[in-house]
Amino acid sequence: MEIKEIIEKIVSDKKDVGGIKQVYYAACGGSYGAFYPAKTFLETEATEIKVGLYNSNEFVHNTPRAFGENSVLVVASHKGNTPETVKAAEIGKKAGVPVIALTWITDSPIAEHADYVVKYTFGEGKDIAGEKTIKALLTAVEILNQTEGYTHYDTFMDGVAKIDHIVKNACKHVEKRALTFAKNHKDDKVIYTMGSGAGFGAAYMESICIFMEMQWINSASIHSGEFFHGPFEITDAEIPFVLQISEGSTRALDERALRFLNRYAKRVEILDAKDLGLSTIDSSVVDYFNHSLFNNVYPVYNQALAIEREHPLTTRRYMWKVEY
Ligand SMILES: O=P(O)(O)OC[C@H]1O[C@](O)(CO)[C@@H](O)[C@@H]1O
Repeated sequence: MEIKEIIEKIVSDKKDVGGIKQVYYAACGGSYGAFYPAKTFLETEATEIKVGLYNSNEFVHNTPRAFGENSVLVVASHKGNTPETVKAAEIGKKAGVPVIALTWITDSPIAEHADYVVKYTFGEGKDIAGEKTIKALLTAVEILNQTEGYTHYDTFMDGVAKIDHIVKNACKHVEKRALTFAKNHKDDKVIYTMGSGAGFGAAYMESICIFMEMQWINSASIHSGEFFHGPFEITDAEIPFVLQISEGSTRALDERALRFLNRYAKRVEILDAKDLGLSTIDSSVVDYFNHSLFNNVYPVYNQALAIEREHPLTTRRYMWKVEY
């Protein structure tokens, strides 16, 4: 079933009990980050519907009180077997809440606790419009459009149609820069990421899943607005930052951070969504596509960094190896 049809079914099922009032997203790590645009979309665009984004285990142990007959639960797990996310889905299913599971492996434990299983694209040459991030966004967009209505629905779909081409061009565009970045940062003990708005999840993922998990480099993702409320005190000529400059409403926050870094830092890698071609998407919806752009440009850097550091992205010492 397409996401549009899934939501039509849920909306129809909930007609007699007051409709959809809350949408909850629960996942871990990279899948959690991929939900960031969907969460931001509903926070920004919806006037009635409430949205929550949860780490799966927090959802399990601190389930929101509003979770019930007017809720929808969307979970995501790449391999469909992360225990905390499977448990979150199970809680949803047991509560009679419709559970939509986004996964790459449809024949996996999470499918047992989902009412609707959605497979997304992944891997070399994937269609960016079919990725987890966009599928998650579509759950949010369809829910809003089919309940409160969404004025920019057609414009949003035009963005979906454009994103694959934009991202693939952007990846080519950064190839040389990524090699230079890898050479310049191969011995760094810390690299910070920075961003804002609906694209912040990409900075979060790069920090926790790549620099920390896959390269064992210390990192934190700093919100560009929050930078001036503590983190900027660590700035000097040696400390490296990767700064996402979004297209859309929060660009001013990122540009402010850049102005500061241009004065006091020396090692700043700038990922500017405008420079990377995102502006061909209409300004009314462009915010929600920053994540897909940044999150797919980062791997060009990550591959180069892993090769330069001779530390394959698949290396782990604890994950999936010890009990945790
Ligand atoms: O539930 P998923 O999406 O399979 O995630 C499992 C793991 O994959 C990562 O997202 C990346 O390795 C981790 O952060 C997470 O623990």
